[in-house]
Amino acid sequence: MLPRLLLQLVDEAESYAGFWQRTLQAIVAGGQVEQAAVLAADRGIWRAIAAWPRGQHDPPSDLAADAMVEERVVSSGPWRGVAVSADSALLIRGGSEAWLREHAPSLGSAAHSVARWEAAECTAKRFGRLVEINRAWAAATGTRPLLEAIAEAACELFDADRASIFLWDEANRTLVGQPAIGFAAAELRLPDDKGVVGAVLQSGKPMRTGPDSSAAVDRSLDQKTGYQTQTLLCVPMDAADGRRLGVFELLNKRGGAFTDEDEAGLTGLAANAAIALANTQQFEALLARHDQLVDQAASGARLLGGCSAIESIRGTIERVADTDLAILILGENGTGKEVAAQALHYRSRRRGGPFVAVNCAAITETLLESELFGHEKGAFTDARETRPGKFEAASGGTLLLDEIGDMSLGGQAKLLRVLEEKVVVRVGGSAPIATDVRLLAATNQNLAQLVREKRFREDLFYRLNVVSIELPPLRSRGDDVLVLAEHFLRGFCQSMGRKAPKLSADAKSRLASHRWPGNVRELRNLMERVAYLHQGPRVEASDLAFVLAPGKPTSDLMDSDLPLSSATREFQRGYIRHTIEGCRGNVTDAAERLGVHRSNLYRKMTQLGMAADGDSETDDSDSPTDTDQRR
Ligand SMILES: Nc1ncnc2c1ncn2[C@@H]1O[C@H](COP(=O)(O)OP(=O)(O)OP(=O)(O)O)[C@@H](O)[C@H]1O
Repeated sequence: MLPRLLLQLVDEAESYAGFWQRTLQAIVAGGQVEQAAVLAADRGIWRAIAAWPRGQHDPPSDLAADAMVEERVVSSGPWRGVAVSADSALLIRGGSEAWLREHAPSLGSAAHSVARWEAAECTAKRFGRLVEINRAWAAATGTRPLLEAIAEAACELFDADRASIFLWDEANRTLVGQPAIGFAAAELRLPDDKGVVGAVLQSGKPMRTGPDSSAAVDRSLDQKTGYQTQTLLCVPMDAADGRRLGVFELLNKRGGAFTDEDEAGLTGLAANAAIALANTQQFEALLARHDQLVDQAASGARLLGGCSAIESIRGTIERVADTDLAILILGENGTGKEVAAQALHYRSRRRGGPFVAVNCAAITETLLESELFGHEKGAFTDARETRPGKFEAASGGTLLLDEIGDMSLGGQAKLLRVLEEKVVVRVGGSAPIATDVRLLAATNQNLAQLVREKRFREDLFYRLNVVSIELPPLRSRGDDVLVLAEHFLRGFCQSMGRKAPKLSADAKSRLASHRWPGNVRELRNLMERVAYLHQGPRVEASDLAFVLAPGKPTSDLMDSDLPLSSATREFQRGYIRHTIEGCRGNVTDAAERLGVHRSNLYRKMTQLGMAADGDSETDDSDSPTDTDQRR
């Protein structure tokens, strides 16, 4: 055969078998040989990888075997054969021994370079595919789709009919078979020491069975699945820390048996799959934990109360929560504006994202911009690091701008620009950063009045006030005071692991008649103190130590409808309590400050129902001194 023709055949070869096929055709066309074939041995079985012309006499495989052993040209009848590689022999029919001796070396080395090129290309292809597969696996967010992707990739890479991953449920000594490609059943459960999968799991060593060595295959599995296993390759699947996660199994290689390269390749793939699986399982666990925390936070963001105003607000929240409408939440301090904002967030599709609240009144004008929009490193003297602002922190979630009425006009202008352009630029930066935030604003001020006084921008007011929710003060919520009081008392007692005391009728009417200048926050704080300081099973009116606003012990009395005598009595009680609290519970100091003798102060307190002796408003178990010290 001409060297030029051989070079051309090597150059044009698309595969090892293809090279031999075209070369054998050229040899027969040359006229010196009637028939030619190349036989290769795969674990003792000889198969023709190329033959020409096809369908004539069967090439004798024992001659091929002889050629491998003899390492010279051997003959049998019209056939001659010679080894052309470590596992294949060229057989010719009707040609001379001399011809074969002359041409076999150049044919063998040409075939060798095609085989090397094919192996290198196959490795490169596999590597490229592995990179793609790893990328896809890294993006998987669920175990089931990941296992399906792994099985699919394995079938494709190793030309297998089916692939299964058996995860080890060590506690139950079971292997749980996850999806097999081409196999519809959801899950297979097997004892962890049975069949090939059990043996590989226990030994940690790969196993292969060919068509003639499949005795080890657990046929009961085939009976279960209705599948006929011909060839099988199974490798252990270990996590990066050495933990055995299970085994990886391929079934029925198309066109032959699984090879050494397949075994090495699947072992590598199993290691990658184990990492992807561990990551996905960790991701799923974190996701479940995250969902649990969101549910927990959502259950804490409930606007309690049954009065009609609160019912109607709850209805509005349900209707507008899942829109991205801007909502202005109005109401006095402590009426639950932040609770309403959280309720809107946790009922929206953004509930899995962050809820960020910014108190605009607590930030100076110079810092407001950097707080909301972030800053780049070096933007100002204290900007030692680049820091994202609250808009970025709330991305995908909800941003509550609390006390918006306190924002400076300069701050309002910057906020308006961000709302219109939907991008923020960090202080000292120039790149616009897209925002995906639902904006809520809250204030205890009359914003419309501020607009009239030109202290709040009208355009911003309309942008923020697409829908408004106004929380009523607690004093106008009727029985909700008691509903909330009992709710808070129960909650605090529960967290302390004690049974909540009951509110006496007097205590209830005392709560109902209070003016609640601090609204729900004041009620919550009062119930917290009761839960921590009160010992008995019943809370009496005298146990309710209302904290009067500092410096304004009469503020709630002024709005009350009490007769003068009751108001005077209430004032004295409040003033004495206020003074004692100001002296950290020290009655001697309080008496001195009030300009009375200590014993006279005790007497006065007894008269006002603040002492122990026989007064219905006091807790029978307490002496005045005890009560004072606990408060
Ligand atoms: N309807 C309600 N149901 C349950 N808890 C409430 C309710 N209203 C208020 N609270 C509780 O009262 C406290 C004050 O509520 P919140 O902070 O929402 O009020 P606010 O109006 O935003 O106050 P501020 O104006 O001072 O910012 C919180 O502890 C909150 O949990």
